[in-house]
Amino acid sequence: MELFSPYTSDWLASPSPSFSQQQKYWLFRPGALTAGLREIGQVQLQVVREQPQGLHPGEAWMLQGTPHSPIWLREIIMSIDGTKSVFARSFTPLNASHGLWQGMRRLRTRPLADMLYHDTQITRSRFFACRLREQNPLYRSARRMLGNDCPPAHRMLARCSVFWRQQQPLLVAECFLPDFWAVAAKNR
Ligand SMILES: C=C(O[C@@H]1C=C(C(=O)O)C=C[C@H]1O)C(=O)O
Repeated sequence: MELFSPYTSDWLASPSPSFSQQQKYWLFRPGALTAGLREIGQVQLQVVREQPQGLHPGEAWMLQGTPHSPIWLREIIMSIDGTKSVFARSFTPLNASHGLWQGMRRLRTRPLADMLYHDTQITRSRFFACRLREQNPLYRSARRMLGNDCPPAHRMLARCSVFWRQQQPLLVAECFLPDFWAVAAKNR
C-alpha cells in the first residue's frame, strides 16, 4: 500500500477488497479505456472544461510537481448508448501543453487515447484506484459538471495513471459513474 499525502491517501496501487471482480477489471484494465468502452456500446465524448489552472496540492504528487504551479486541464464526460458512464480529468504542466504535450489542446472531441498509445516514447505508470471522497478534486469536478445529478462520492470509483514523455508527465484520472456498471454488465 502506498500513501502519498493526507489529501491523496485514498489512492491505492492495488485493488481494495471491497471492489467486485468487474470493478477490479475496469479499474486496472490496461490499454485505451475508450477502446474498451466502444466494445460495450456507442461512445460519445463531450468536452466539459479546457483551461489553465493551478496544480491542486492534493494532485501534486501525480505530476511530481509543485502545488499551485500552472497546469493545462481538460475534463470530459463519456456516454455509452446515451448513459453518462465515465468522467475524466487530465492535466499536464502548462509549459508542456505548449511543447511535448501540445496535442492535448487540439483534440476537441477526439479522445486523448488517440495520442497516447502509438508512440513508443510514451510510457505509462502503474494504476492507482480509489472510492472517491467529497474532498477529492475529481469529485469536485464531477459535482460541478453534473450538479444535482451527481451521485454521492462513495458510489464513484476512480483510477489514475501518468503518461510520461521525455520526463514530461500527463495525468489521466477516470471516474466510473454508478450507472456504468449496469451498462457494462449488460453488454459484455
Ligand atoms: C486516455 C484515454 O482517453 C480517454 C479520453 C480522455 C479525453 O479525451 O480527455 C481522457 C481519458 C480517457 O478515458 C483512453 O481511452 O485510455
